Amino acid sequence: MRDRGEIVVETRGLSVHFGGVVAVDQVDFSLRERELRCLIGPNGAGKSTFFKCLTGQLKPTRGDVVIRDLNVNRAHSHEIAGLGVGIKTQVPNVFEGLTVRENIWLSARRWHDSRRARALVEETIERIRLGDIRNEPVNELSHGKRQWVELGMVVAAEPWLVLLDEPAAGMTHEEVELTAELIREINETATLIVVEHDMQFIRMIAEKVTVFHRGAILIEDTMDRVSADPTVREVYLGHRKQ
Ligand SMILES: Nc1ncnc2c1ncn2[C@@H]1O[C@H](COP(=O)(O)OP(=O)(O)OP(=O)(O)O)[C@@H](O)[C@H]1O
Repeated sequence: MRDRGEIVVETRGLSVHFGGVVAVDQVDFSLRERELRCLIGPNGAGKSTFFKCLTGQLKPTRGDVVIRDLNVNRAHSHEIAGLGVGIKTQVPNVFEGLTVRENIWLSARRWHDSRRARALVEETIERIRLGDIRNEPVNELSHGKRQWVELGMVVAAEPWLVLLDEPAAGMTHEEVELTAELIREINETATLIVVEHDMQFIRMIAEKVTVFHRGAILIEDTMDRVSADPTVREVYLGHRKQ
């Protein structure tokens, strides 16, 4: 693993309750600059709820979310994006009737003047390998390609921190491989948090993995150590039997 910088994302005693359900239970989490961290765990473990607190989609019941020394507990998603954070949620965020290029342009132009945005669109199309489909309307694309357009929209804003919720969901094996490659490339310039179910995909990208179970962090370690851990195996296998 490469040398790590300062802590850029931190949660302290973070809890989210939905009525009687404790979805996130007093989580202390920290992420250093230039890390690529995967959040995994069985269904209902609390990953998405935790992720939504980082992106401003949900407000914590208790505790704090700190991004680069700024408490963002009460911040909305657009305010968090304004800090230079690129967010891809599970809900699609593309403009269906517009082309790939137009979608990426809108994202780039949101944060940059038109000259810089034009350059960023070209860079992004090349970086995310969207050249062949640049003029196609997004609503005519396969599911996998649409996910890449969304990744392009995130990258076009030049974020220093990228938060991705299930970027490989519903993709073919080949698409998953390319997505892993893209994510590793994005990590050359940005810090990442990736929530994902697909273990094969996680193996392709993961350095350090945080495993959630029942709203809390069960273990945090390299993918090799995590997959060999008997408790983690039990949690996953036990879950699959249900
Ligand atoms: N809006 C909500 N209202 C009530 N309960 C919720 C809500 N969102 C999540 N939960 C509950 O909180 C717990 C954690 O859910 P969460 O979606 O965060 O888990 P997850 O690890 O992301 O699961 P998955 O992998 O299935 O997406 C679950 O028990 C879930 O049913």
